[in-house]
Amino acid sequence: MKYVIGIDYGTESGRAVLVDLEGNEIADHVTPYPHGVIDEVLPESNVKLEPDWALQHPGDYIEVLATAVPAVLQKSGVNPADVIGIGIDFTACTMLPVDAFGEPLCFKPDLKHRPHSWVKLWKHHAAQDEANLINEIAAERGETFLPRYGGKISSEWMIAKVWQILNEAPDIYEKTDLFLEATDWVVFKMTGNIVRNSCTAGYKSIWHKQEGYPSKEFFRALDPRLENLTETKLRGDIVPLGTKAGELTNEMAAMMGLLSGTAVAVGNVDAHAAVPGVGVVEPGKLVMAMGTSICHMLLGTEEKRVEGMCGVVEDGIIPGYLGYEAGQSAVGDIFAWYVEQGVPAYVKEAAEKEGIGIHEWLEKRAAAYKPGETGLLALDWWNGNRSVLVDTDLTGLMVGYTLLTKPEEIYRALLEATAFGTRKIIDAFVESGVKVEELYACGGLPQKNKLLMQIYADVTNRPIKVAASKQTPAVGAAMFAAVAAGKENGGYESIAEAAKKMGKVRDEVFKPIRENVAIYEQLYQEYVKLHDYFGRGGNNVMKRLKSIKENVGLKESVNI
Ligand SMILES: Nc1ncnc2c1ncn2[C@@H]1O[C@H](COP(=O)(O)OP(=O)(O)O)[C@@H](O)[C@H]1O
Ligand SMILES: O=C(CO)[C@H](O)[C@H](O)COP(=O)(O)O
Repeated sequence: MKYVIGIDYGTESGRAVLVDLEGNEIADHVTPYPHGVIDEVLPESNVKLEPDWALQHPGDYIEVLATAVPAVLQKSGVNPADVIGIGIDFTACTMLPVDAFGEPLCFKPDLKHRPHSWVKLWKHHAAQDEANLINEIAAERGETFLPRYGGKISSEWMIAKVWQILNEAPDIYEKTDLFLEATDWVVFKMTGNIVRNSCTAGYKSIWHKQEGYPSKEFFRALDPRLENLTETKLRGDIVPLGTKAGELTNEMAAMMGLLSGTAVAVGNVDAHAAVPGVGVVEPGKLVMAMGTSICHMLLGTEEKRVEGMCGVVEDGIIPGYLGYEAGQSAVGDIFAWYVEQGVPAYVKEAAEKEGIGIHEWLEKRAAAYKPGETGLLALDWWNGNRSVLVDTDLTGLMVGYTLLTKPEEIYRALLEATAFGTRKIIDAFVESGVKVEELYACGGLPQKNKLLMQIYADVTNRPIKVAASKQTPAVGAAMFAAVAAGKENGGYESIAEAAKKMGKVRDEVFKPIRENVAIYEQLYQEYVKLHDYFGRGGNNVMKRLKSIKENVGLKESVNI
């Protein structure tokens, strides 16, 4: 028997699975990141961060390799010699500046108190000014790449983040030898090879299989100092998913408890790895990676223009297809916010008394309501809007409160708001000619909240299949590891073959309930009105409030 290991680097933790080549999970292990998401102060130096910042500690990623891999080996009792490959997937664009030896700049004693030397997590939203300018200039110049990204480049992505570093900490920019996606950096740590993967390059760094990066003229128009960015600090080979990046070095193999020489696949993105993870290798099946955020992944046969999509990349998910990505930048995070910041003490006490979590308590009570019965309607923009508006300056909203409104009603309205956000994305695909017939859900949320899944089925009026694994992206990453290992070593020829053999969904399907669908259709039309009014310039109150807040002096002097 041969095995592969996949590691999913999420927002809060790294999750490893050891699977056999039939996709059976033999062992898994979750390693929380010791430093978590760094969004208030830097470790050690305690330097305060500005609003909208979100950083990570690169050492935490290595900690996952050192902890989770030995743990799955030990739990499974599998002989390391039978592990033929390892693959990882990551949140993205999660990027970091490294020196000529590939060492993160934040590891340097003289730079560790500088926020810009750290890993910028995908949800670092402080490069919005740069993103706005990128969009303005690209639109003025009629850049052909813009429609491939739904008309807007996000502040979450590589170029905006790099430009923010250049603007706010030019010396850090100068000291950077390469800006790397964290997924490519971890692969480099495992193999000693710097190999960029086509998925993050395509979706997050405006790279195109035929056209490459945007032109020097475009970068010069942004800022003359960026003119040579792609051939200097973004240089390096960009290779397709499933390619073998190299083999585990002696040092890393010893640390991870594997054999040196074990095949390592090039890096991947979490949501993208989840697609083969649920066995999807054809168009019409929208895969939702549902966790703190949602990524919506879809395959197509033609390059269509879809409003606000995150991107369409040839071979970006499964070779041979156009891979579409859209997303919502907060979903579970909104529910977490409410549970942590919004529920009254009596809810916490009641949940504790019943011996269940607050989410579960709220879900149980919220499930007793019919659609429309709460009288509430919310916009799901607690962390901005990723698709279809692509605007991180938008904020949350709820209408319909009365003196009788209960916490479980608010919770239900928040679940519904995120479902409406997904419906808006599906509508955008369908209206642009990209078909969406059924939904596949993976990630933490489908395992945790059945009410949420039923609401999604009702709001979208489509059946939802749920991944068999709790760690679907990790299983997908393991499939790419099997491809990187190659058939000759017991792996697979292609990801399609691996997905066919290893991808699994549960028997349970969430089917739309006709009466609910009808009421949600009405509520969705109201959602669309609010969405367009607050999101398309009818009333820019959210932006005005944000700017008043900034001007009022929350911005204490920080050491960037
Ligand atoms: N019972 C629940 N219902 C809804 N959301 C939940 C529940 N339990 C946890 N969550 C949310 O799930 C999110 C974590 O999702 P998960 O997929 O495990 O992680 P990640 O997004 O980091 O991959 C958190 O935002 C948390 O608030
Ligand atoms: O933008 C992404 C993928 O393209 C991020 O990786 C994603 O939104 C973060 O995922 P999660 O909420 O599951 O940690």
